[in-house]
Amino acid sequence: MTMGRPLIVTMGDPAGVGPEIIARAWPILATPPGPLAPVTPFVVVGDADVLAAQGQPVEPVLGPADAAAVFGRAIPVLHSPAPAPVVPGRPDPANAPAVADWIERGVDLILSGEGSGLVTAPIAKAPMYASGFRFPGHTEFIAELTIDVPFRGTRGPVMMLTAKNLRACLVTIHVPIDQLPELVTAERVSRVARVVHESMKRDFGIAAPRLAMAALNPHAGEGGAIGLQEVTVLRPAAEALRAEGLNITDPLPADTLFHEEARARYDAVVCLYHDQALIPVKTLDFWGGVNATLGLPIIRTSPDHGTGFDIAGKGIARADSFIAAVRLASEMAATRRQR
Ligand SMILES: NC(=O)C1=CN([C@@H]2O[C@H](COP(=O)(O)OP(=O)(O)OC[C@H]3O[C@@H](n4cnc5c(N)ncnc54)[C@H](O)[C@@H]3O)[C@@H](O)[C@H]2O)C=CC1
Ligand SMILES: NCC(=O)COP(=O)(O)O
Repeated sequence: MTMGRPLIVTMGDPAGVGPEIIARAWPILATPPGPLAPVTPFVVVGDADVLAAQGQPVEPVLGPADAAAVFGRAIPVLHSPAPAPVVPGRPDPANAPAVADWIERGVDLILSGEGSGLVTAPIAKAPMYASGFRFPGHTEFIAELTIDVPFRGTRGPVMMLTAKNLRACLVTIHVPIDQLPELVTAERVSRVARVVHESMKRDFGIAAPRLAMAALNPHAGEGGAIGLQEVTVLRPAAEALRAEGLNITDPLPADTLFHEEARARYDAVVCLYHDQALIPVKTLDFWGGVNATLGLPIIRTSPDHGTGFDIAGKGIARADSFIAAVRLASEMAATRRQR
């Protein structure tokens, strides 16, 4: 097993599937079957009692440095109790401040050099908002927590969803669809493309990244007949990016951008809105997709699914996406370290 700094896993909403998928993933990651390479050990930041209720051995530790020695026999936990009783499937806003604290502590442990990357189990947005959490999600919260940390390159955050050989990166994230025409600006598209280009090199080891750009309108606007953004915003942005040295396409019709042969032509695709990226990713691999945040001083990944309150506590939540998130964080951290 690889020793060194562990990954930090945050428990997410304790009433969701987070504790369950962490517990289900642990034996698979601690003792990988067949030819799979062992991953970096992880330590969980969250409520040790909630985790212990999932039926796997759990061992409180004092710090991430103790994780590697424990990981082979139990799930190492930096115990921080949820203040309100945890009932699977019933999120309680009273626990939301602790959920936010776990994320903050996770980020701190990486910034202090004790952890190598962050893997976040899902949080539910509504109970977080109800308790005063002012960020749309992890992505923006973690960006804020790392804003003063020096970072060489174009700063994100950029949300990337990945499954199989598709890496889909978002220009806008959780915004109403009727705001897209104002939000899809050349400045935003260009910044995201630069972050993705640099991250493909830094975090994925791709020396000469090939990027595709998705169009906003059907048929990429059909020369302006069904929408002008391709003519006025996207193509000029693509031309300027190419002049900077990026290998990026003009805006391409999104309906023919995600099939197998199309995907082979690029390393990452710049998508303009949430569902444009997430529908292909989740269709390609609903169980194994991963959400990663690009352009930050730390590595952060997450399963691509949410809190699954409808199934939490029933023992049926699948851990595939969480396992893929741990593996990806481990690989990204190793690639970034080598550069
Ligand atoms: N990274 C994060 O923290 C994310 C958080 N969310 C949040 O999760 C909450 C619920 O969102 P939904 O749209 O209902 O999406 P969801 O992903 O929680 O659930 C969608 C469907 O997938 C199933 N599902 C989810 N995880 C599963 C697993 N591990 N194994 C088997 N089945 C699974 C659920 O039972 C449900 O039928 C929302 O508050 C949303 O904001 C959603 C996506 C990511
Ligand atoms: N739909 C993806 C999602 O909600 C993830 O958000 P975040 O918590 O990773 O920012």
